[in-house]
Amino acid sequence: MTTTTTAPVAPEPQDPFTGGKVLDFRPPIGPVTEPAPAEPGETVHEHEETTGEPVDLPVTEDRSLAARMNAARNGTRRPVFASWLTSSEEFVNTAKWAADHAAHTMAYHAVRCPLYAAKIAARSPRGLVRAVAVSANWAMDAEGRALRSDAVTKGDAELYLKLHNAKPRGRWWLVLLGLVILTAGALVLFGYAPMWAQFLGVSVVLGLLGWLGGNPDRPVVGGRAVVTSKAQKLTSDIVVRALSALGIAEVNKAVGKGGGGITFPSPITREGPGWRADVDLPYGVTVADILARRAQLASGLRRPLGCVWPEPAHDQHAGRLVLFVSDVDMAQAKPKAWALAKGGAADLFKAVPFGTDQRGRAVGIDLMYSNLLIGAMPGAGKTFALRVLLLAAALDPTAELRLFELKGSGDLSTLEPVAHHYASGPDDETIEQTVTSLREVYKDLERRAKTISKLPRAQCPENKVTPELSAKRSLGLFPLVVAIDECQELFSHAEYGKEAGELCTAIIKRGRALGVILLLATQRPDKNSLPTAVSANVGVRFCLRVMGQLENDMILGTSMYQNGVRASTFTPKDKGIGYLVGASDDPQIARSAYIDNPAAEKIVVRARALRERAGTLTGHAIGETQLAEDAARANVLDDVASVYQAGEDRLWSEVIVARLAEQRPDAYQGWTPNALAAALKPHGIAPKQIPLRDDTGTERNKRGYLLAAITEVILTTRRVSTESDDSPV
Ligand SMILES: Nc1ncnc2c1ncn2[C@@H]1O[C@H](COP(=O)(O)OP(=O)(O)OP(=O)(O)O)[C@@H](O)[C@H]1O
Repeated sequence: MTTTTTAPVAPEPQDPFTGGKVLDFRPPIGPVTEPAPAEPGETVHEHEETTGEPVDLPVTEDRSLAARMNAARNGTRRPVFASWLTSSEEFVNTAKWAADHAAHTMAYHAVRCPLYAAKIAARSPRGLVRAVAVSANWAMDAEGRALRSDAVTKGDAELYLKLHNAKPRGRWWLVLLGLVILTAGALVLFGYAPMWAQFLGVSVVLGLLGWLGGNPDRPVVGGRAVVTSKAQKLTSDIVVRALSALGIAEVNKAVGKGGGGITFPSPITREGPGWRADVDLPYGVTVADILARRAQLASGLRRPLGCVWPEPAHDQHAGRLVLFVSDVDMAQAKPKAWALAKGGAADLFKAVPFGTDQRGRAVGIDLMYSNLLIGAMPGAGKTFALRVLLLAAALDPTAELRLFELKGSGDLSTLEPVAHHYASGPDDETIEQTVTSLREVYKDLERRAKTISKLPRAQCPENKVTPELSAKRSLGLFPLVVAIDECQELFSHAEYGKEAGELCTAIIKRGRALGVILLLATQRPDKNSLPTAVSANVGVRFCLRVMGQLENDMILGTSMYQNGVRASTFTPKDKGIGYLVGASDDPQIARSAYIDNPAAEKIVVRARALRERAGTLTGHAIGETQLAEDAARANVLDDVASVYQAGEDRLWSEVIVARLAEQRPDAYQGWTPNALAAALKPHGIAPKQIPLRDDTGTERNKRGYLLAAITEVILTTRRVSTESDDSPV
């Protein structure tokens, strides 16, 4: 029989700096396997005889200088100064907090001063009685009385005499002197001293007597100005307990009898507003397994779900878990102020501030060369998150904003003063305006691509917009931000949905390098409301609370749910909190900055001022409400009529748009039959099924227009305008 021996548990080490215990760090934590009792008659061998070479050579620690230097070279250097001392932002925040804390504490106690004074005054009679009693006992040497009576009881005359002679004398005289001085002082105070001195004197005496009459169990200052809730310290035992409760067979094996235990590659430390534990999971267990059981882990740790944030370690093996347990639930933690809330401008070529992560660290998003999809259940915080990014874009005066909010609640209306295009509403007209703007953007992609292709290689080495090119307004390569809130209304629209999907897909695919940024927010991420081509090509995704796997993966990408990135674990109170994917190498937890309407209005005032100074206020912001394409639409009837050749009285839509694009590519490049239908609709012309022969001579039925229908409207319009010109003013 073989016995397993375990290393004795080392005494807890002491931290030389804090003098306290070094945080729990005793790898590996596993079972202590007791030697199995020997059966009667059985021999216990300390070491089994083995033959051949051992597979694992004994590990002896190399303590040579070279080895230690090598280990130090590969180690991680801890910062010399605390981060709040090296970061001016953190220093200012900490200083502000300290000043605010002191001011609050003073104000709290200042308001309660009369109550404290009344309590002290009420205790002063008891204090007076105690003062008299203490003085009398002292004068009579009360402590010696017990010894003297003891000597009398024992009949020890010698001891009694000794004690009697040692009795202090003249104490009554001192008490009397004190009384005389006090009386004289009182007479002087009330006879000659000014009012304030009398008040001060009485306060001091009452204060002293109140203090003497106090009860240590009932202090005068009853409550604290700031109530702190101290979270339980995270220890390796707690982590192991929680991991063992997850029902993962490999973990149970590791922590069970004979298992290898769970190891902690570095000590559990305080990090920001919580505890951080780095854990090496047992072989075969991945961080994704833990992420998928976040709720159970929180239960095992006995912490609220919003405090427990497991995540993979960067650049490490798949079993290295970084567990962050915050003191306060992320949803209840006081939100940090947005970096651009009070001042400053943004540059869309750099990451713009978005919010904070679970450790309170700033989270930024690079919008340039990317696109963003935000998705969640209604009321989870999509619009707020979108608005934060739009406010940042507004603070970059070079960026043009086209904003469409298809719910009609006016959630983005605060941004109207800086928007080039703006429309809000749940109606067909708003959808049409959105599509019209998207068509313009689509056409602009062509122009941008041509501009870039004509530039010398030295100016544009990567064939994409650079900050320098964007700054040259004449090139028209400035950042163009298109935001569509509640985009499910657009993509599921019976008439424009398909075209909108195609336009957005093209903008996402080609616009990235050309300085066009598309931001979409949706509360219905299914394949009818969000084209798969759009969801598959978006670069950055922010998913707040969703119901299940389908919605989660539609927004965050395929297999995210399976990998443990589950926005369905958020609760209704987790407003503004979501998984952010694509903004950094790994999925992040982020809470968008909280900017309400009044705060947003102030920021927009600043943004507008920046744009006025830069001369970049255009479109809706300066009262030009009609889209450029609306103007082009006035001529569309003439243009369509002109593509019918001699002898043709009907044409399919696809032929009309192809000929229009050929005749006037500047106005009609990229038009689809749907776009044509949308342009003709305001004139009361709808497409019809037109039977015609195709190139092969086969007769087919397709959507198109009769020339007579077009010319009739042209003639009617002309007649009406001539009549109105002739009418007397
Ligand atoms: N970062 C945040 N921090 C705290 N509260 C937030 C945050 N973001 C949003 N909220 C709260 O959540 C509420 C809903 O936000 P929002 O209107 O953005 O939701 P939504 O998902 O767009 O809803 P809907 O789909 O109905 O438009 C807001 O009124 C706000 O109080």
